[in-house]
Amino acid sequence: MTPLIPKDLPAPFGRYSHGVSVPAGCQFVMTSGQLGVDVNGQCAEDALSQARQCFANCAAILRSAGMTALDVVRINAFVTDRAHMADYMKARDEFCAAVTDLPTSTLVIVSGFTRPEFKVEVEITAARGTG
Ligand SMILES: C=C(N)C(=O)O
Repeated sequence: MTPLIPKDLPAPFGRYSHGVSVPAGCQFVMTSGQLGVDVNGQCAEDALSQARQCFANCAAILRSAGMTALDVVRINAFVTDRAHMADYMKARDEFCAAVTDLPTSTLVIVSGFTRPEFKVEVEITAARGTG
């Protein structure tokens, strides 16, 4: 994966790339939107804990395909309030801490999710060479 950060665009607002180029022949993994719910069905109240759980769930899905955060090419995230953005970004930066070729990232404020207590949802696309 090659990050695309053209010099004639403003710098990204955070630790992400404006675009990425994925070579032909890669295996792709797409997650569904992950909520802040753990394996026991527990959901923390605060947005930071929920965001961390969303990324932990995505990481578990990637692991099941032999992938890690290093293989992530795209992150789409949704929060229910502008006030949750900083917490979400902190969790994203933790998830991507070891990543140097940063994925693309989209962050959107939405009116809600499947249960009223949910504040964050994250979906990931990952790709890695099959050779
Ligand atoms: C501004 C963004 N695209 C982000 O944080 O994902």
